[in-house]
Amino acid sequence: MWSVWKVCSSPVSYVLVHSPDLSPTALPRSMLARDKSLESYEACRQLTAEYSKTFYFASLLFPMEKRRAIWAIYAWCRRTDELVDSLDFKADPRMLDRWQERLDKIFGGGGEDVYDLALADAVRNFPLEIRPFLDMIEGMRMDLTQARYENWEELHTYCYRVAGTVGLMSCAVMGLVDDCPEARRRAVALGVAKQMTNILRDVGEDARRGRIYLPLEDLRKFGYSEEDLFAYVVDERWAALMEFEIARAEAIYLEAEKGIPYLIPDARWPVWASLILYRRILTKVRSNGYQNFLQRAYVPRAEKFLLLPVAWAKAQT
Ligand SMILES: CC(C)=CCC/C(C)=C/CC/C(C)=C/CC/C(C)=C/[C@@H]1[C@@H](COP(=O)(O)OP(=O)(O)O)[C@]1(C)CC/C=C(\C)CC/C=C(\C)CCC=C(C)C
Ligand SMILES: Nc1ncnc2c1ncn2[C@@H]1O[C@H](COP(=O)(O)OP(=O)(O)OP(=O)(O)O)[C@@H](O)[C@H]1O
Ligand SMILES: [Mn+2]
Repeated sequence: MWSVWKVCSSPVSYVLVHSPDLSPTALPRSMLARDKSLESYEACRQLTAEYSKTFYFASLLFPMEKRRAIWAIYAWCRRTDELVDSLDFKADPRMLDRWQERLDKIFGGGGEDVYDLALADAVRNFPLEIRPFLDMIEGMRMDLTQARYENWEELHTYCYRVAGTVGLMSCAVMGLVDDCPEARRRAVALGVAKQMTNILRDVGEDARRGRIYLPLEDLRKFGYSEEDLFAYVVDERWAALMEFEIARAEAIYLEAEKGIPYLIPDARWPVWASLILYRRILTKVRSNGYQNFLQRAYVPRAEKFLLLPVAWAKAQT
């Protein structure tokens, strides 16, 4: 019966075949005790599941070895992000120097806790390069010194560092049929498009932390001031500004889509799924009437499930 489902590789059969992984503990305790690295991956799985519904959901569509490596990368990225979020503005940047030294240790095969060890194992199993990890730390450093971005070029640098880098890390795990500059550029584009989506979703949250991640020159273009933003003014100027940024993000998603055929086939469905689900947040910002200061745009769970077959169909073409 199971093999029949396996032969028929549709989204429904996939979810059924892999359904044990949707249980609260994906790996049996006996296995965890036997293999230290499995225990480490299990910790990363739990962290991913706790922090991101979208990425956890998409990660379940990968074969097991890639899935685990993605959890390890997610855990490292999430902890890097949390480290900076927990620091005050202009906090001691030496925290990040220390985090960077720890990264060197991971790439040397060691680590200080289970999450580090999982990533060290992933580094052994996949051709991960240290550069994107270092660039992400640089992106987090920007958050300690900068709370405004003058233009798109500046913001793009930030988006590459904190999110485009994830695209490069992911490619090393997922595998490219042709590892060419275009494929890498498009992988970076997907990270940048998601970061722009994240910025548009979280404008209010960022404002409460005194931050504006929208290019100031764009605010000026629409006659919308920083004071308007901190007063949560939603009017036709704000709507026009939001539409402008949404269009920019959507154009980058289109560039990224063209990179998916460069991925090894078993990675295409999860990447399409994560692209479609995350891009959908933009539609929600719009349908919320651009009320993104106090209202969080999100894709309900049922809708996420309904979009899975759409992603699967895209991945077959
Ligand atoms: C497909 C898949 C499952 C990908 C990998 C998941 C992964 C390792 C994600 C790490 C994300 C992370 C914690 C990054 C730290 C910085 C940060 C927070 C970036 C933002 C992510 C969104 O997180 P969230 O909405 O939870 O944010 P909050 O903290 O809750 O506000 C980002 C928007 C960046 C995400 C970027 C990616 C997942 C890169 C996508 C690119 C690819 C998978 C490459 C595909 C390849 C080709 C050739 C197209
Ligand atoms: N364990 C946690 N501790 C602190 N914050 C969390 C935790 N889990 C989730 N969050 C945060 O709670 C908020 C609610 O998240 P939301 O409902 O949008 O889902 P999500 O898991 O963040 O999905 P997505 O992957 O699409 O970002 C987010 O800001 C998320 O980062
Ligand atoms: Mn989140």
